[in-house]
Amino acid sequence: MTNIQSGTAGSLLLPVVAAALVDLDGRVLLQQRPEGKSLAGLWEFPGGKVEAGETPEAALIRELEEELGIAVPHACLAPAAFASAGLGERHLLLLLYITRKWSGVPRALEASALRWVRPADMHGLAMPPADRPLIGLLDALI
Ligand SMILES: Nc1nc2c([nH]c(=O)n2[C@H]2C[C@H](O)[C@@H](COP(=O)(O)OP(=O)(O)OP(=O)(O)O)O2)c(=O)[nH]1
Repeated sequence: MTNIQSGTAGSLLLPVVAAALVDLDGRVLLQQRPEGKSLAGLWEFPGGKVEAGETPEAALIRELEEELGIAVPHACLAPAAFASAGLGERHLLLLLYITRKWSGVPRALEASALRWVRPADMHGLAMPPADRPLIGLLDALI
């Protein structure tokens, strides 16, 4: 099986999956990247890199369990939008899913902090540059 990391694009592409967890009030969960990581202090959608041999959905389910301690069924992950942006010497391909159903209460197991934010209020937050085009798309979708 060929995956995006072993194709002709080689190691240029960095596939990352992330989730917009949406609550009943239409707010989305963001987490703050911790000190010591790249982009420290910025507010991001929970998620992370797709490992070799992993599907995007399996990677996202794993990341949400590791980062927030929640379980999200595969069927509750709806592909929503993507971002494509340079990231140092790599090129980030960020796949954003929307989910409205999960088990457990999200906790900041790896992030510095969590907060629930309406998409319209994300413009005022420090977020990774790649996330900026996703805000309007998300606003239109939820
Ligand atoms: N999770 C997430 N990552 C983002 C967002 N926007 C954005 O530019 N990124 C970038 C930051 C990182 O360069 C990359 C994700 O890598 P990461 O370091 O968080 O992934 P990971 O949890 O698998 O990390 P690690 O264990 O390998 O350190 O994608 C976003 O909204 N969510």
